[in-house]
Amino acid sequence: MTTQRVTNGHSGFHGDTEPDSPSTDGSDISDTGIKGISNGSSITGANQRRKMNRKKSSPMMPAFMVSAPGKVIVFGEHAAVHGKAAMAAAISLRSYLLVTTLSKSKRTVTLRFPDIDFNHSWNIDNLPWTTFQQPAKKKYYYDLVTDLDPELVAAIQPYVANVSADKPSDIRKVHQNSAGAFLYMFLSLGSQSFPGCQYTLRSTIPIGAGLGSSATIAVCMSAALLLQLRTLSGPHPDQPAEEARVQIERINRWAFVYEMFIHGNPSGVDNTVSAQGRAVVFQRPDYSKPPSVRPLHNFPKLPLLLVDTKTPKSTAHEVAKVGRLKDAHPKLVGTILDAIDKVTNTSADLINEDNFDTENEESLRRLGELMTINHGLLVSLGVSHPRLERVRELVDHQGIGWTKLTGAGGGGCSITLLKPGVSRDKLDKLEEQLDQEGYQKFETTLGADGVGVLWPAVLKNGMDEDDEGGMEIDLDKFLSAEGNEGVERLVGVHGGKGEREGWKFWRVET
Ligand SMILES: Nc1ncnc2c1ncn2[C@@H]1O[C@H](COP(=O)(O)OP(=O)(O)O)[C@@H](O)[C@H]1O
Ligand SMILES: C[C@@](O)(CCOP(=O)(O)O)CC(=O)O
Repeated sequence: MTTQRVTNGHSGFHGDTEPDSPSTDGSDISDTGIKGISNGSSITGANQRRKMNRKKSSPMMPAFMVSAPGKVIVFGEHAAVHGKAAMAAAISLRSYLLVTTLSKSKRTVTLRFPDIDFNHSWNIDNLPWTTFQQPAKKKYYYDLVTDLDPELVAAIQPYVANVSADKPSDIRKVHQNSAGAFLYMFLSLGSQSFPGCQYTLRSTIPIGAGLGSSATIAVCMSAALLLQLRTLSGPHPDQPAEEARVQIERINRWAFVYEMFIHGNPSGVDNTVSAQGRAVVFQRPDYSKPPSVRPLHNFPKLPLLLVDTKTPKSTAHEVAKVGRLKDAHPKLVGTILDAIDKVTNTSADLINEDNFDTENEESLRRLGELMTINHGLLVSLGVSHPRLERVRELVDHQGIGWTKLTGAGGGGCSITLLKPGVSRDKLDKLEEQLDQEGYQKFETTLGADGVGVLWPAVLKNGMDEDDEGGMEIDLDKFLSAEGNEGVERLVGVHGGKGEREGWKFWRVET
């Protein structure tokens, strides 16, 4: 494909236009305020020439936010890494990223992740732009990148090596991974004329619990950078579904790059469902091509109990473990992965049946049995954990429902599909027992919105300040919001009281 480069003239940093694609110039973004401002005043003669020769002014972007949901994998984790189908649904827990553009004289880019006590700045002009801009290396916002380039990874090492040097090695590693993932994406998409800015992230998703926390950051970062480069159109309420899908796919492509840095070998299911929202059947049989993503319209409101073992795990570690088992027993493990694929597809068919009904015992029983089978297959891959097995034991013993691990396993979370008509008394007992044993229960709904944008970072909350244009979310307010509740009250997509005015989403359903 030929590429044509354009400078947008607004802020001095460029977008790269893909000529044969629809709506790539950002012109549709006007109703989010992202489009550049023209002053419309009339000027004549020499005055006009002088004005024309002068570099266009660079209005500073307002602070804006992006947000992306966590997910549960209902069926097919691990198998997804090996090209099999997985079913996943977005949850109401989310990450929120505040993007603040600095004044022109400030040439730094800062990552501020208070949840993991990480804060680091780089001088934009010192970064290895020339390596990333070489014609053979240069990537564009619409490119599909399926491997990290070792030369580019090596080029950012010096900028990662000094990150959190004073921190213990396990924490330093997490910080350096975040730094590396960000720099790789920033240098691939941006250019040296990028404005100084700060990316501040807060999340309501437990970290490393199998709910896709890293993917939400990947999606937020990708959406933020692509918006700053004016390469996305929308989101706006009247946007055609197909156009929205294209924007989501672009965000998702770069989110995958970020995930590759954090995980090593991700399937892409987490970032895909986080970007798109709702529920999907995902499959990536060929890594050199985009995955197949089948939205599950009308995903049922399943009565699910989500339990966090509070045992941290590493996705990279669990994925590598399954990879080694497959290398050692290719046929056997291949058969297990095929069986998981069958379970996922059977479940998708079941859910799509006209008479599937979440109030109906038979419907839930069939789905629940598929969950039990999937869990058993994951156990045989070696990715369960005694704390996960304990949840299963307690639920099975009380006859409350069907349980499987969700996400990478090795700790993290389980999901239990509750049997219809289970008494409140039984449920209370189970919850009390889990509580005593140090588990945490999560209330969340499945099928949440995907990536969302609040542009500018101003909310209307039905309070007095709405009369003066709403409440601006500044950095101090964002940083000092207390806990998950504070963050959700301040910026929450739903704010506990239905949809907030201001947040917009790319929606793929018609
Ligand atoms: N709130 C957060 N702030 C910053 N980084 C985060 C946050 N949540 C997750 N991460 C990143 O994601 C990694 C955890 O990802 P992973 O092991 O895949 O767990 P999960 O199952 O939650 O996705 C962390 O090590 C960190 O790099
Ligand atoms: C195990 C896996 O299938 C899902 C990982 O989920 P999580 O990182 O535990 O949220 C890995 C992947 O698909 O990339």
